[in-house]
Amino acid sequence: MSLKPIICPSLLSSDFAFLARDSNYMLECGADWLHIDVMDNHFVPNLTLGAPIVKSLRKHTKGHFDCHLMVTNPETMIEDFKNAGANSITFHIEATESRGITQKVITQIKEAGMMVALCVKPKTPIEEVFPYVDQLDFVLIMTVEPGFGGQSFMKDMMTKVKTLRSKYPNLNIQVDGGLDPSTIDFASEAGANVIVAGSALFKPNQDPKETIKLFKDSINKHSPNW
Ligand SMILES: O=C(CO)[C@@H](O)[C@H](O)COP(=O)(O)O
Repeated sequence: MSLKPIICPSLLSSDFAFLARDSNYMLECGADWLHIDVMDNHFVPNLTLGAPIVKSLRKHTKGHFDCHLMVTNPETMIEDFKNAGANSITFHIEATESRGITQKVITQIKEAGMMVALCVKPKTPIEEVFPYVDQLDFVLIMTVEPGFGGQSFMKDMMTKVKTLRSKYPNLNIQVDGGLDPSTIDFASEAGANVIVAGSALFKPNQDPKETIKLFKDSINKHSPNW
């Protein structure tokens, strides 16, 4: 099975006063999903947005809402995000494994009818997700410490991507943080096909259409070798 590229602009880098405009523009430029970074100022040192804003945005765009919950208690938010129009929910294994509720949260998201993914921070071994992968729609490997856009790509995370890709040839693998035209080849060569990018797509004086095409071309070039 060949995996298709899925490009997800991170709305964290958009102008929050014009979320709907920026979201629809990215979809017009060829983006596949809209990546929504939910931060609670506890799990990560930043505060962004929650389900009420996602619900408002849903009235103005038909895009796939890929919601990345960087929060301490994801289990308390699933229902609200479902009702807000989320299509996929990604949560952090670091937030649930120590409390023994990773499986419960996966089941909760699936029963709510959304796609589900687990995310690992840079210091978390990828092996921690192995027991759950068969139930997941994708796995997100952070390529920066979660919390802020505009950080440098951590190339050493590609070992995790390669490990996951060799064990799961048909899995959608998402990477997030520092992806741009100078780093995309490292990610796609290692086996990532789902790309989150903020700064690279929202940077002024750049054509996001061209960058999205460049990302897709890179994945299509490397995926036959995975
Ligand atoms: O989740 C995060 C940061 O925690 C990311 O989604 C960033 O928003 C990506 O931004 P760039 O690194 O592409 O600027």
